Amino acid sequence: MHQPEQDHALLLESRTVLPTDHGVFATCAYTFGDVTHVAMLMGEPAQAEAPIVRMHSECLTGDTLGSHRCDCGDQLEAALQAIAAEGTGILLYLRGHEGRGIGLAAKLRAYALQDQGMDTVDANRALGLPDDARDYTAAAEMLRDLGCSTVRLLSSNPAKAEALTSLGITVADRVVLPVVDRPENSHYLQTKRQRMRHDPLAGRVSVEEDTFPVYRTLASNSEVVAQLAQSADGFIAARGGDAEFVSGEADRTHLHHLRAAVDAVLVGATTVTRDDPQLTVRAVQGENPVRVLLDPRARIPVASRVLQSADARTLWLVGQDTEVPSGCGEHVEIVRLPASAAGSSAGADGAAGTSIEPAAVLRVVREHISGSILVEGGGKSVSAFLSAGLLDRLFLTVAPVLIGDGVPGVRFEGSKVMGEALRAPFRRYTFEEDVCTEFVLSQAARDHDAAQIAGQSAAQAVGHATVQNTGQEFDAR
Ligand SMILES: Nc1nc2c(ncn2[C@@H]2O[C@H](COP(=O)(O)OP(=O)(O)OP(=O)(O)O)[C@@H](O)[C@H]2O)c(=O)[nH]1
Ligand SMILES: [Zn+2]
Repeated sequence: MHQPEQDHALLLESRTVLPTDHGVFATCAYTFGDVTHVAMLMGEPAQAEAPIVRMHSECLTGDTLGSHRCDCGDQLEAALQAIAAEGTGILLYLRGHEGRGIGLAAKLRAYALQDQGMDTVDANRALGLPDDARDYTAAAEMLRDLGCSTVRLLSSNPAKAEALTSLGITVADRVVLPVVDRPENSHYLQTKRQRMRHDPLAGRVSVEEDTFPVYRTLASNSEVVAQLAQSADGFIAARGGDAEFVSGEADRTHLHHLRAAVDAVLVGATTVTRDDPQLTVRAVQGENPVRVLLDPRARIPVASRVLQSADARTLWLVGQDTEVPSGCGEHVEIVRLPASAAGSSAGADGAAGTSIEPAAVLRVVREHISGSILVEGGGKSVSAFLSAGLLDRLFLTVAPVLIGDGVPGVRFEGSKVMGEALRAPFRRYTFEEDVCTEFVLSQAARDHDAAQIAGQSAAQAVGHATVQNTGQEFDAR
């Protein structure tokens, strides 16, 4: 399939420029055989040792019509952004690659079969067509013509790198663009990962632990995010309250990364009372966030670590008229919640029967804290902020354990029908045995992600590594 087609010669038709949302690209039209392709260049890729190159397969539905059935449109955007951020690179827009080379009509027929339940591979086969019929000869010829015989390829498909290599182009590295799975394309992307050797998402897609993009995004913006680790059946602790541990060490390291990235962590009184957490950063490098304890009835025992150890500034959010016991450390600031903050039973965790409007809590916290805030637990507090629509992101880890009954994780008044269930773009991280889903809930968070991708070099945006443990022993809480 990838044998050079000797009977075709590459013809440079024209050189011009395209001003785009991502800057001005020098643009060449090349004809190879009877197909005309486009090369968009920024900087002087021929001078670079291994410029970043995106070989983008034409996709009318995804690139032009904005369909979310595939990730092509998002990949195209992310690639142009990465090239613009690096200042040097090439995007080859490969025509004739529509539908992995089977053409538009056949792809749409394959879509119709997928509507009936087939996956993307079986649909092609049912039509008597190959899984992937793309030929990269023209792409290799264009790269040679542009003086780039060594490249860093922007793709999550190893077959593309192998094809280029077999055509005499050196692929110094293959880097994966941090494109978010969408509910509409997650099954398609999952199939590509399982059946077409595409890289698994996120957990493996990110780079060094300290450059994991979302941590930088949180550190440089002002978001309200939540994290929770629950069992596969949705509990954060056993019936007696024992929570050590639901998720594994890698997930707990991720939690410490989150703490290091944000300015404040907020927890409900029940969690503090039950677990006696420290809420500090210990598994990774980083500063301790401000601790915010949501405790309208001042039930947290004064002997709690958060009220005794001065590792971090601590705000103790108590009710307007609640009596506060003496004996806590000098690092603790008592902050009164307005009487109007008392909410319905759907509110955030105070104590059984006491609840607080999350929005009112947030207003009070914002008087003291700028920057990102992590709602770290428990299930009631996270659920209350989620259902109040106050979260920009939710990191929900599911551990392969069944507790049967216990302290509930995410619970909120749901929808009657699946069509109204809460869906959002998401990323998935594999933390050893656990799977974490990051729901990117707000438009602000999506804008921050886009700015993050645009603002960092492609080399940082991409790569292959897990969020790793530092190797130190640590007490996770
Ligand atoms: N036959 C078929 N083609 C599809 C389908 N969905 C998207 N495509 C086409 O797939 C091509 C893109 O290939 P992908 O497998 O999505 O991605 P890739 O280019 O191999 O890998 P990346 O470089 O990581 O984007 C485009 O030409 C799309 O038109 C589908 O369900 N069936
Ligand atoms: Zn597509």
